[in-house]
Amino acid sequence: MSLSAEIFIDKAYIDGRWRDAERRFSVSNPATGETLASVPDLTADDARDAVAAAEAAWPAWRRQTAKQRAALLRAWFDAIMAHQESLARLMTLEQGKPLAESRGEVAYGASFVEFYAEEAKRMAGETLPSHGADKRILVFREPIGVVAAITPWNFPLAMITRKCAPALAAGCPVVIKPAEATPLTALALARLAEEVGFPAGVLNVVTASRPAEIGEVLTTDPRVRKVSFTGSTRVGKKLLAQCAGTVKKASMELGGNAPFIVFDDADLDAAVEGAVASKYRNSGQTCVCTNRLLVQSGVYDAFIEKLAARVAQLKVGNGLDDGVVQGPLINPAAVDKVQSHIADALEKGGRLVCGGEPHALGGTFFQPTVIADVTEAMHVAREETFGPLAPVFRFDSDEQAIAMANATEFGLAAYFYARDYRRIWHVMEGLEYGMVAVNEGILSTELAPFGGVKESGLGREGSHHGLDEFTELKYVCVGGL
Ligand SMILES: NC(=O)C1=CN([C@@H]2O[C@H](COP(=O)(O)OP(=O)(O)OC[C@H]3O[C@@H](n4cnc5c(N)ncnc54)[C@H](O)[C@@H]3O)[C@@H](O)[C@H]2O)C=CC1
Ligand SMILES: O=C(O)[C@H](O)CS(=O)(=O)O
Repeated sequence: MSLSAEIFIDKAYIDGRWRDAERRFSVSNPATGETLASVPDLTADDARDAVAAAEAAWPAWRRQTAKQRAALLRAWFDAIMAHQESLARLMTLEQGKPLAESRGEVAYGASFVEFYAEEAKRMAGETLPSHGADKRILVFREPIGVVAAITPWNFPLAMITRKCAPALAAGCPVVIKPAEATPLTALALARLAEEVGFPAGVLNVVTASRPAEIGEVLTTDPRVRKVSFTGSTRVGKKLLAQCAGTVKKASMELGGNAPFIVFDDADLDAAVEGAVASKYRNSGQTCVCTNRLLVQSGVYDAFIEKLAARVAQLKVGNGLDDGVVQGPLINPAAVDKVQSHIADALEKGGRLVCGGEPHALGGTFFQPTVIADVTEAMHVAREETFGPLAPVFRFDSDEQAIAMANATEFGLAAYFYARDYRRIWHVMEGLEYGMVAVNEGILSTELAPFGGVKESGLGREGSHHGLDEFTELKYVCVGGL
């Protein structure tokens, strides 16, 4: 079967069957506003059907050997990569990111499937020194059970595979609720999973325009034992509270407020490249995007000049067009947030260096923007912009930079550029973040534990740590020996 970006899958996927519904909702292309397709607008009852299907599929799925689960995951990886171009085009159509970024996301998302196909065979238990000659201690690692995955629109494929691959590898069935803005990529993934032979009920996709109704089921149904969420901290807190009633294990990948610190001994050209990569990836719509640039006084003007020259080269347009590196924002509300942050900063003394306005293309296209002389009195100091705005703060001492960087309730990703090794160790250890990049602007890989501290979330995704999120330990004490 070949997946074509022009042939959209327009049914949800529950218990190995494609499900339609009378009520449907439309999916549009953020670059043009055109309607791409419509998908079923499922209800709480449909969500309960998906949970029931997952629970029914679980015993057989967990009885499969690790090698059998690994083989299916590997086949899914191969299918995803075989359809990289179709999936990338589909993603650009429904989310807006440039085609090159979409291709990159397909490979990034597939890398989690490949990695956990391998990790499945390493889900080991252990024996421990016992507390008596007549006793033995056994520790088993077991699949936690039915997993609910609620995923965002900004990485329509990778955020699904980053959750489902370890869950499936561990022996757990999954119910996916993708973002209402980007369900088509999720359904294409389900089609490929069906194609390679995942058993009915092991992977389910519930499409809905009213997420709260579906979320209520997924966070309160006792048959669901794990909720894995990526999205806003606001929604994450709500879901976490809803999980409390049945004491569900929860992973939360939430919002960020990433500092990007440039010290006076940094390689400024490398720092500019890193800042552009970190700030403007997906038009600034990632949770690990730089949200604040902190630049030491001695290099402040030089850095601003270099950054502005580089930002001016960024081509804005439809992600399907050659050379475009900045697509549209996901919706008008995203544009409003960027504009409110710009207006507030300029009103409070910020200096517009470049951009600052909606793009001449109209719609939700926005000019990549740099504002200098930004201070902690401005909203951008505390709020995640989630758009192509680079606010540049100034600092003098290393201690001041660390304090400014940590002055937030978030703690997901932080970046800094420096060359003195004592400074690097001092700053790396002083930053209160789940992830720190030193002289790098992009840190995401399936090989490392991705996640935040404070109000940026709970748990880790990727690396062998990512498998732990979907397993429980069972301690067995064997006595009378
Ligand atoms: N940490 C991360 O990776 C991400 C963070 N964000 C943050 O979220 C903000 C808004 O982006 P959105 O995609 O709108 O995030 P969101 O948090 O509103 O939505 C994320 C997912 O949660 C679902 N959802 C929303 N309300 C829900 C509810 N009451 N019950 C169950 N599910 C619910 C949505 O349908 C979507 O699937 C961004 O401005 C950014 O701050 C967004 C995407 C990724
Ligand atoms: O949700 C996001 O923004 C992603 O987690 C960022 S990344 O992992 O693709 O870098």
